[in-house]
Amino acid sequence: MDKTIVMSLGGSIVAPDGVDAEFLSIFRHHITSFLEKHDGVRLILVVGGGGPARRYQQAFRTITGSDDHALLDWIGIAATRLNAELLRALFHPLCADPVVTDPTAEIPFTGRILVASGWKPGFSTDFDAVLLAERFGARRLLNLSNIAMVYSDDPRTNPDATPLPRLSWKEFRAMVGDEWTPGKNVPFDPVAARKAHEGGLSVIIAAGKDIENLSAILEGRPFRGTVIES
Ligand SMILES: Nc1ncnc2c1ncn2[C@@H]1O[C@H](COP(=O)(O)OP(=O)(O)OP(=O)(O)O)[C@@H](O)[C@H]1O
Ligand SMILES: O=c1ccn([C@@H]2O[C@H](COP(=O)(O)O)[C@@H](O)[C@H]2O)c(=O)[nH]1
Repeated sequence: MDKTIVMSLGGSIVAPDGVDAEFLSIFRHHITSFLEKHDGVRLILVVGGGGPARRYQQAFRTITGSDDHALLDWIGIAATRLNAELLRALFHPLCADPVVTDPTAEIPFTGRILVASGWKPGFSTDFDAVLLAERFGARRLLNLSNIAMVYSDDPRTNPDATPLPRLSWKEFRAMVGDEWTPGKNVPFDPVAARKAHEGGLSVIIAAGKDIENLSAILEGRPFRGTVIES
């Protein structure tokens, strides 16, 4: 079992619209008992912005007619910070350190859980999760979102899209491209994908709300999801 588990927790499951308190309550219970059973395992949770990030970004676009990426990204980052503070408080006292807002800075990790938010413009929290995985020596990253797998196309707009259980980074990056746009909805952000590819990281994309499946991933049993690796 990995000693440090890094999870990119999609804002789409934490705060799809308002906060999903029911999911967070189940997630908190599950993660707490997992850590109780597995001494020495630490968890890094990097949380996204979800519905509020998109809504505030859209309000800025509507009011100003501007598509200023840096301004839009800072709005999104503020939403990730609010979600991160909620998670940090929910996991108190297991999470003893402040929310990580810069994954390249000095990072104290004295508890069992570390919570991170967005950092700076140019990418999503997926990228911050890749930086933290590299920083803490994790060879794989678990990306929990509102989709069970990566599909051949966006399943929300194409009902004929087929699930893809395994992808190389080359194949995945051909699907999502290289360009970042604030609030982009993709299974894993293109800038993060490039960094993960370069670093030889393996990423599992799975449904965050399927707690049984999450247990299977954490405990090394067969699971439903997409594995992306070199
Ligand atoms: N090929 C694809 N396979 C699966 N999902 C896709 C694909 N292309 C686009 N998507 C979309 O990506 C969405 C997941 O990304 P989204 O950014 O909404 O989630 P998140 O990372 O969990 O949330 P947040 O970005 O708020 O942290 C899915 O709901 C789906 O509509
Ligand atoms: O390091 C970061 C992290 C996030 N952003 C911006 O915030 C939103 C919401 O984050 P998600 O991970 O997509 O939920 C994102 O779309 C970016 O606009 C950022 O700029 N830098």
